Amino acid sequence: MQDLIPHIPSLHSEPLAAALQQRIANKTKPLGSLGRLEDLMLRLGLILGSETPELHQPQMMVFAGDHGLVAQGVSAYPSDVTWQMVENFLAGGAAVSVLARQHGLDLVVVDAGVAHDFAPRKGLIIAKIAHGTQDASRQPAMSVEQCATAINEGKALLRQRPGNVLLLGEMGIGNTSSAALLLARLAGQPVAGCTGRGTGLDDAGLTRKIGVLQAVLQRHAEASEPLQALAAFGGFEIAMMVGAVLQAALERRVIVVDGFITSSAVLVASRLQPAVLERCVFAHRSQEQGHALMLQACGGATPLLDLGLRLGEGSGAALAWPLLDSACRILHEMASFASAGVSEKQAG
Ligand SMILES: O=C(O)c1ccc[n+]([C@@H]2O[C@H](COP(=O)([O-])O)[C@@H](O)[C@H]2O)c1
Ligand SMILES: Cc1cc2nc[nH]c2cc1C
Repeated sequence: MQDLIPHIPSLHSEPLAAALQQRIANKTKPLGSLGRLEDLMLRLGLILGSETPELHQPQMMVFAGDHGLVAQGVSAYPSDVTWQMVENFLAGGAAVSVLARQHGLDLVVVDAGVAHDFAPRKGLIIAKIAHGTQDASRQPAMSVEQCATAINEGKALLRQRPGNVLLLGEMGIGNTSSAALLLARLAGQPVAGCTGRGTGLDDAGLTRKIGVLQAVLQRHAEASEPLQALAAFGGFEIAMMVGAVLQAALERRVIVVDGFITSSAVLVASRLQPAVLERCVFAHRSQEQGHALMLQACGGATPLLDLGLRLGEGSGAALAWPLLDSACRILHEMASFASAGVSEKQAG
C-alpha cells in the first residue's frame, strides 16, 4: 500500500503565494479584472513553484477500457464503440484528435483494458489489464491485484512521458456508471443524484441504470475504502488514471481534469492523498448529471468552462488548454504599472 500510493506533500507556500499575488496585482489592469484567470495564474505558479511558470510538452493521455456492467443495459451504445473510437483517435478523426492537433498537444491513447486486440502502432500504448472488467452486478469489476497493477501501470506510463502538464482523457462505454458508483460510495451521496444519461439514455434507460447501480452498491456494501470501491466498481481506465494522477502530482505536473469520468479518478486519488487536488485544474463542468456533485466532492472546484459538453475523450481539457497558456503568458509578458509608466489607482 505504501509502495502503491506515494505520499503527496502540500504545495502550501506563503512567500510564493504572496509574490504571485503581488505580481498579478502589479500588472497594468484594474485590480482583479482578469477574474478567474488570476486564480489560474496563482494555481499554475504554485504548482510549478515559480512566479513565471512555463508549460512545456503538454501530454494528452486518453485511457480506454471496457466494462462488464454494460451487459445490464446501462449505456445507449454497445461496447464495440470503445475500440472503434480508439481506432478513430489514432486515425486522427475524433474530436480530441482534432483539438490536440489544433493546440499542439501530444496525444497518446492507452489501452488500459479494451475488449479488443489492437495492432501496435505509434500513439497507442498497450497496457491492457484484461479484456474488459467483470460485470460489477455479479462480482467485483476487478480483483484487488488487478486494481494495484493498473495503478502501478498508470504511474509508470506517466514517468515515461515528457513535459510538465498532463491532460486527462478517457474512452469507455459504460464508464459513467463506474464514475457514478464511485461518487455515490466515496461522497456518501444517493445514487440517483450521481447518475446521468451518459452517451444519451432516454428516461426509461436512465431509470433502469439507476436501478442497476443501486443493486451494484448493495452487492458491494462492504467496499467503503477508496481502493476497495475502485476494484468493486471499475474500470481499468479509471484505475490507470488514478496512478497517472498520483505520479503527476508527485512530480508537480499540472493536471488538467476533463469531465465526469476523469474527475472520478481524481476523486479516488484525492481520497488517498488530498494534496493531489492542489495540482488540478478542472477544465469544464460536464452536462452529465452528477458532475456538479463530483466537483463539490473534489474540494469544491470551480471549472474554467461551462459549454454543456458531455463527450469525454479529453475534449474539455483540450479546449481549456489555451486558457492555461494565456495565464502563463500574462504572468511572463504583461507589463507592470511601473514598467509601462501607467498611473496606479487613486485612493477611494
Ligand atoms: O466526460 C464526461 O463528462 C462524459 C459524460 C458522458 C459521456 N461521456 C463519454 O461517454 C462514454 C460513457 O458513457 P456511457 O453512457 O456509456 O456510460 C465514455 O466513452 C465517456 O468518454 C463522457
Ligand atoms: C460515438 C462516441 C464517441 C465517444 N467519445 C467518447 N465517448 C464516446 C461515446 C460514443 C458513443
